[in-house]
Amino acid sequence: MKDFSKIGFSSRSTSSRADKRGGFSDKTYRRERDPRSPRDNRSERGSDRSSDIQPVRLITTKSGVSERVMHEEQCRVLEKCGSCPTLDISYKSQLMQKTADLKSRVQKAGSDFSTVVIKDCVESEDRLGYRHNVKLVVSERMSFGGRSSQKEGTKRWIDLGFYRQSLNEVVDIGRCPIQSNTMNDIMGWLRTGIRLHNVSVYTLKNKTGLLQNVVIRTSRHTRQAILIFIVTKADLATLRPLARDIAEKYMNVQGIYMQVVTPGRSAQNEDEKINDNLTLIVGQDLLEEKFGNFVFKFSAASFMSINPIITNRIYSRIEELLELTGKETVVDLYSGAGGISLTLAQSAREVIGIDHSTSSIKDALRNAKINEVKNVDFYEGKVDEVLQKLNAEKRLQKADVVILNPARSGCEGKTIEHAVALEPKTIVYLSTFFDILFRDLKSFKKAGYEPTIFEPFDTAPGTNNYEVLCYLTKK
Ligand SMILES: C[S@@+](CC[C@H](N)C(=O)[O-])C[C@H]1O[C@@H](n2cnc3c(N)ncnc32)[C@H](O)[C@@H]1O
Repeated sequence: MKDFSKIGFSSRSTSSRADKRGGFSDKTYRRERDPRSPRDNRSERGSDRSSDIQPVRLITTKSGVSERVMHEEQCRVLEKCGSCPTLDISYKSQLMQKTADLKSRVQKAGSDFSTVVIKDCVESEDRLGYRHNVKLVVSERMSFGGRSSQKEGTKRWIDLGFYRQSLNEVVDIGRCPIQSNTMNDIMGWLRTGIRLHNVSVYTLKNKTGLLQNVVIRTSRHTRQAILIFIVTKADLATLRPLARDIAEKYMNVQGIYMQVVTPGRSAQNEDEKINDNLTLIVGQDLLEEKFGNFVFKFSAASFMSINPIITNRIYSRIEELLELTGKETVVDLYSGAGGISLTLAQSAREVIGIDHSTSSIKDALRNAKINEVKNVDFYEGKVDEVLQKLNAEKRLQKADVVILNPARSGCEGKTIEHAVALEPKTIVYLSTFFDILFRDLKSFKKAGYEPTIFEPFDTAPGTNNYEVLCYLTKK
């Protein structure tokens, strides 16, 4: 048994409010994991989702029972947070809305896409508890007096959530129903830990302080977690005791990192190479996830999708659409840790992946090795530069299929030109950034590639976000 009394968090420090917001109390916080308890048994089986929570009620309107399904029991800040505008409508309606949204965007994008077949939005098997990757804003509040704090006087509360511009405040998301249970548990512990270890918080008001954001990445398959403290300066003396406490109490936390960014500036932008300035505070790198039959290991700095179950579905759908025969050369641009590359390598002759992130390429090579996939090669660098180099070196002059899954800024430089020069028969473009997607697809169309199918995938139930898989063929 761990002796929690010797660790920095004391029983005095938790409160009924923390209980409501963070979902832990003295009891749960101090409790050793009991493999016999039903909740823990569920964890042992790897269930890390809240999807088993049933909608609590239907609203009866004058015109009959409406299909609004209230999740207020599960989310106390639904309106205030504003991140999940459709969480309280039926899932069927959410999917219909996303399909309609794509149709309207395609129509607005112009006549280039008038012949495209738009499929219905593919559902996510996990409707709640699907988010496994989040960047939270850290904030603080003081409460003075009042019934609960009469004895203690002033009390400092830590909020973990999202900044809401209309309120000019950070809304604490409590136990968020769309997040994995692992993530919610860790957040509860973080709120208390930050307070007890007196870690100062950088806020828009005070413009001083250390901690700005916390990134939490969790695995659906293993429930492992990696945390990144985004801070204004490299103050390991302050962060190490907090990190040690969290890692000691939450066995699933694999590693905790520090990333220094300019105060007030956003970090962890997927367009940026973030691997150069991550410092490991405690633990080790690598989170294990599963896609189909493959085991994937992700390090803290490589790209990881937020919803692993729908990601797996997207990979399978790409494989299905391509109908590979085992003779093809496939080029996977913006390949991340190799999810698409490894999936397609099963039925292609060879796959070449390119990504500019050192960590992603390292992970992709490791993932190929772990899964004994031998017909893949990964190259590190900017896509347009690497394509040009591989062509000049005669390593890659023709390809049968090109896959593109770029970050927010889409295809940069001469990427489209180089991709077209490979003369692929088929191009698959996957994106959530619609303006840039349509911009790039118009360039492909000019170069002779006709978009034929758009298929939306519900990557984020309850929100307005979804991803589109676009299938293009040579005219
Ligand atoms: C949406 S993720 C791709 C994820 C990947 N296809 C998967 O399934 O996991 C975008 C990737 O593009 C990479 N990236 C962004 N800009 C790049 C560039 N100019 N050249 C190469 N890679 C880039 C990022 O490092 C990131 O891994």
